[in-house]
Amino acid sequence: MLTLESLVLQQGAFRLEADLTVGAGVTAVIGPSGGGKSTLLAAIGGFLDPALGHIRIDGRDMAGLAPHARPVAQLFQDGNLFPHLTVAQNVMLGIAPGLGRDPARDARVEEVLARVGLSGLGARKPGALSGGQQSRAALARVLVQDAPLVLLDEPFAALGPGLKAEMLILARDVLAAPGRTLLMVTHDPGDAERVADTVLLVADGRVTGPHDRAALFADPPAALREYLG
Ligand SMILES: Nc1ncnc2c1ncn2[C@@H]1O[C@H](COP(=O)(O)OP(=O)(O)OP(=O)(O)O)[C@@H](O)[C@H]1O
Repeated sequence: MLTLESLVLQQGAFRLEADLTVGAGVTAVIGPSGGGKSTLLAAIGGFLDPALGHIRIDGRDMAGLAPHARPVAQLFQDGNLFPHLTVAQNVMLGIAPGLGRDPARDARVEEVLARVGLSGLGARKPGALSGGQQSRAALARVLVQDAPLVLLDEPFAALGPGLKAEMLILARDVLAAPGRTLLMVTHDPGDAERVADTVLLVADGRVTGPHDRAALFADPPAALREYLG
């Protein structure tokens, strides 16, 4: 569960306010370009300190916690796999950066690779995988972290439309876990319609929601109508 409590974020002259709680499931974050989606994710991830208010994850205040100390896993557009490491080593970084191998960790890596459809490919380097397989490996690295909050920032935008849709559904299916919140920034309302339960709308200096996805698209408020054209 993510709570944004009387939150005010400031970047230069830009100001964004939020006061809401997002529960378990997939919540899409949509809104016009420059509306503040990246600013919001940066603050939740610990890369931008709030000007006012609090960010809580499962009730715990994140104030003063560096990004690596937060119970947050993140998946960005290009997946950020290390090309000189094998797929298994890339996934291992999600569990224990800097720690060596042990049988329990190896088994856990193999288990998440199987869940994303990469059984037996752990010894390959990312360069020897297709684009879709690289996305699966990046997804495995997020999955293995077992974080209560997952931030997905346009994670599969570089893939073609069919593969993107397939990967979004895979991400939803493998990451969904009791109590886990997935926040997914997208520029494509179709992504939100495909996988999200609820929607946060980031526009006009304010984050609103969570809105029920179906109800929101059936009767969009002015800010969303403008964005959807
Ligand atoms: N470091 C900064 N200093 C000043 N203003 C900034 C900074 N970073 C972002 N902004 C401004 O904050 C506003 C929100 O930007 P942000 O990148 O969060 O929007 P966005 O919704 O993610 O946009 P997009 O969909 O285009 O990626 C914009 O007006 C942007 O110019």
